[in-house]
Amino acid sequence: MSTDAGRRPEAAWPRGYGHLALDSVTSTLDEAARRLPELAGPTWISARAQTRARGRRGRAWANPEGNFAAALVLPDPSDPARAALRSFVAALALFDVLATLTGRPGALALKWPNDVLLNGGKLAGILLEGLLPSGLAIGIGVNLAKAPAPDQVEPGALAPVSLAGETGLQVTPEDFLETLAPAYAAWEAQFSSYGFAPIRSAWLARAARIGQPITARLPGEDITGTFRDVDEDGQLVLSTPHGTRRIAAGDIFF
Ligand SMILES: O=C(O)CCCC[C@@H]1SC[C@@H]2NC(=O)N[C@@H]21
Repeated sequence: MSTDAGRRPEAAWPRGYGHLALDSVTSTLDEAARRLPELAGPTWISARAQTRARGRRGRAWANPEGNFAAALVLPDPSDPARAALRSFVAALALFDVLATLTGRPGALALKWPNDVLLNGGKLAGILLEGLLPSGLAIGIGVNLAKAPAPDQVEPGALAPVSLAGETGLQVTPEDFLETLAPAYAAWEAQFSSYGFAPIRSAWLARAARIGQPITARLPGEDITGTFRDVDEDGQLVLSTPHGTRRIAAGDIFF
């Protein structure tokens, strides 16, 4: 941390996790796929710059200097069918780190499926990719220093915000990872030991717009309803005038 404000108590690097710190790459997710055969266990791949970072649903992800960009590679995740639920695990770890840094958990919220909001704007995004022959990469981008211009996001999407812009905190990507890695490992231990149930409850306790009307945009269909729940498979549960809808993938608009 380059200021005392927002300093997090030192947390040790988690046992069993590796770290590759790279300079400029196309995408840390590309590096995850390329380097999988040489990785012996869970490994964070961080990069100072990404020239072709990607976001969800084929969108580009702006990665200005000073922002956090990393992919956590899990070479052999347990229960591959439920591996994607780790997007909720990663979101909780991000929430914890940002709550401690800012001292303002009430200003943070989690947006289904896996965005982190600060003061109602998008601060961080998560993109999961499966790796062949077997593995999972959890790509995480956090606007620590700069937010992309609002015209770089799709119409109707939440405005991007940065940690520095909203709070004045100057946190380097290196220091951010030092706190994120143990936070992730702690939630991962919960997930491995007890399954999705504790993750789901913790996520719901931090969810944006629960009990309120939201719109889910699916290919060819917009569904508006009241945000009721996230089910045991991580699906969004909406109650609509036509009954309950469970949504596995889509974009949410408030
Ligand atoms: O669309 C989203 O909200 C997900 C954004 C994910 C961005 C991160 S930055 C690190 C990793 N590498 C990428 O190319 N994308 C993810």
